Amino acid sequence: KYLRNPLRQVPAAHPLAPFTSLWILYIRFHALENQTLRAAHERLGPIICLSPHEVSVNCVKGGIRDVYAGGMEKGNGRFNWYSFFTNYGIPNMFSLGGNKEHSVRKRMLSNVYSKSVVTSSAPLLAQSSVIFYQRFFPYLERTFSQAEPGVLNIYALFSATTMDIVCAYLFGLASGSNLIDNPNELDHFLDLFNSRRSHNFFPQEMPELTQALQKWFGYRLVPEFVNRSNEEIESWTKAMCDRASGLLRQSDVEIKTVDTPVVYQQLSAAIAKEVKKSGMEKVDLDLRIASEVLDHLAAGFDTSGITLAYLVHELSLRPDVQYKLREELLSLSPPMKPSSTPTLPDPKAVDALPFLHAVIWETLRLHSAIPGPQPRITPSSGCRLGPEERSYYIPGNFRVSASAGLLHSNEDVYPRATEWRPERWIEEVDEDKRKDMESRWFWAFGSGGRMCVGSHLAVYRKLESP
Ligand code: HEM
Repeated sequence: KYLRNPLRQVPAAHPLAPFTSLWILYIRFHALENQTLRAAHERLGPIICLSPHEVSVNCVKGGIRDVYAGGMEKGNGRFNWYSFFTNYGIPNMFSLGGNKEHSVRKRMLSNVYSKSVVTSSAPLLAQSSVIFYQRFFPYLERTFSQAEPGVLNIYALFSATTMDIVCAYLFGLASGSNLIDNPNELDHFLDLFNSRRSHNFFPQEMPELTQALQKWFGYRLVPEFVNRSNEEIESWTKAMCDRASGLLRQSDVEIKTVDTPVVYQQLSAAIAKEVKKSGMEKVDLDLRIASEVLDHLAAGFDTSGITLAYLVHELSLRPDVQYKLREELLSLSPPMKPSSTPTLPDPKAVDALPFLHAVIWETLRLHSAIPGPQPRITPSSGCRLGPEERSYYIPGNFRVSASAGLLHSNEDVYPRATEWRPERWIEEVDEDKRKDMESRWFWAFGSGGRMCVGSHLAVYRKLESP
């Protein structure tokens, strides 16, 4: 088998890699993947073999351009690493393996998350204004006006804020969450959400073994509490769906702008139409919708909360950057101060601030919230991967991935790549270099058809937050 496998030509990340998957499984089990891949790519170049059926790429041409923009699928009948993200036992846009069914779902949602809709949405502006002026700023004021302010958990506060904003856009303010004002609910939710993190390995890497052991021997590779946490998060989300749906059904009541469930409304109408058109029977419409929105709120709050926490950490180490950013933000109208008019400035004006843009982009680059591999499957006919001068034939149905954390460490594109230096985004560079930095190698939101649908919402919210 080894002699017949074309991967034996690809530089091996470890001497065992061309012979067995056990090495990479061991690395993943011990959560050493990102650092191991970084060291291996530095040593061996932009394409490396991780197992007899898997490679990692760290380049644009022959790498992310072919794999992600080239539309390689997330899964085939046998393997889909993303099916782990299924909710209520029903797939959603993120977890779907095939491109065909995925693009049907994406078409239903792209519009509400497009840049033009996000930056001109009256409900979103009204919702964010309430969340900042009636929840976020008062929370900070309450904390710092105490004689003994104690410790502010900025990660928890940003998680609450990003959750409240995503939920407001999904379900409307009245039907969404209010975690900023309910610290006990917030702590409980973060416990539920984060306690599951270290139990992903078996269901993602060995789903069949995980299921078989439980079914035939009653042995659980994933503790029971993970299931209970999932169920509780599902019930919490379903309750918000029910509130939004109840509001939409009240035909005699005019829905206030701030309470408009923008995403829920669009998605529920589109899914109902799809189900009717296809003649599907016995489909639980409500759970289909809930599975989709649960993915958005989880994907949206977690990644954005992490990014903002890193942003504040970096700002705390660079008072000069803090000062310059503050100056720029105070130039907005109305100024973003707790005491000013309780309306946020026009998102388009905020979007045009160059230094704020630089601070956010640099944080997304150095501290990508999803820094590790995003697996895809090679097309059944196989393909060539790796840079032109050193490309290799990779057979069909093999696993291939790239990682934002590694792409963003390229010293040719981002000199002094390990440093948080927002200045790099405003320094004069030639056009080709700028394209490299801003689009070709910048991968915080992925690329291609499965790129983050919420990137404009994420950036909009970060623009408002500092
Ligand atoms: C800093 C914030 C965010 C980062 C860094 C981020 C990053 C990413 C990345 C890298 C992917 C592609 C993953 C893959 O292909 O394996 C993705 C997909 C996705 N993200 Fe985000 N995301 C952010 C915010 C959001 C927000 C606010 C939403 C809310 C709606 C969201 C919803 C999604 C969804 C639904 C997908 C799946 C898209 C698809 O399969 O077509 N994300 N995100």
